[in-house]
Amino acid sequence: MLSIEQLSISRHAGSTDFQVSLPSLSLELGNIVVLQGDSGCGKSTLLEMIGMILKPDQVASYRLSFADNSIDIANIIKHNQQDKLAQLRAAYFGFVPQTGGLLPFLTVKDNILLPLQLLRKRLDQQRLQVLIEKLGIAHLLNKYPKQLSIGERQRASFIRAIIHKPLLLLADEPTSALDPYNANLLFNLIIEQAKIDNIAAIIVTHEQHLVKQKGLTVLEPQLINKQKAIFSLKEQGSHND
Ligand SMILES: Nc1ncnc2c1ncn2[C@@H]1O[C@H](COP(=O)(O)OP(=O)(O)OP(=O)(O)O)[C@@H](O)[C@H]1O
Repeated sequence: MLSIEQLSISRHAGSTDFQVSLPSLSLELGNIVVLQGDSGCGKSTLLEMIGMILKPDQVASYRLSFADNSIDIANIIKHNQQDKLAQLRAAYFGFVPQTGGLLPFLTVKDNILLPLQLLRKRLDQQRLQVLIEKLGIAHLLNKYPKQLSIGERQRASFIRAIIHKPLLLLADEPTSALDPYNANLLFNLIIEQAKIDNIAAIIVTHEQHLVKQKGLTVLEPQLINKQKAIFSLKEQGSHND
């Protein structure tokens, strides 16, 4: 389970500051929450803060609990233990960045296998095969990222993000470059795979229709004076559309 209390950061844009905060979030492994909101409201900032890519100004509590373990991430952040944070990210987190984030000098297959190599974990060949087939990228495995469309890179990037069965998947608009058919396919697969592998997932998405169709929990910001975004769970039934 992921549990966070009072996580916040201030971003400095010229002479003004923009604060992004998350008062409270609890997310069970296998469950999904989506981040929605207007452009510039702080979705990527929040995701990067949760992913320990951006250092928060404040964090009262941040824990990742699984089996008999409970990792006090807030404590590691507060003590600025970068090595430990890097180890945690590699072992327990999976990222799908907005543009795919594949390494240009590795083939698609080597990109996908990289997390396992870094962790010295064995590849589950059958699982890889299933994922590759589901996402239709078998013919791209020996190509380099620059030979792929952005949408193809996003699909490969998703497999790379979950190949090591992380506890938490963080995806920043993973379907933004896909046509409706493939967006639907990838979105469904993310939800399905999170359940199968017991991964908690936080997904930034503008796919309102799919979010509604799947009845997913939404985290959205309340904007205060265009200077502060406070993210909280949207109450069921408060859809405007
Ligand atoms: N590197 C940065 N340094 C300073 N301010 C930044 C930086 N990146 C983003 N910001 C500011 O932080 C705020 C939130 O940006 P963020 O990228 O998190 O929004 P977003 O909701 O993900 O937007 P989009 O949907 O357009 O991707 C914006 O006001 C932006 O100008």
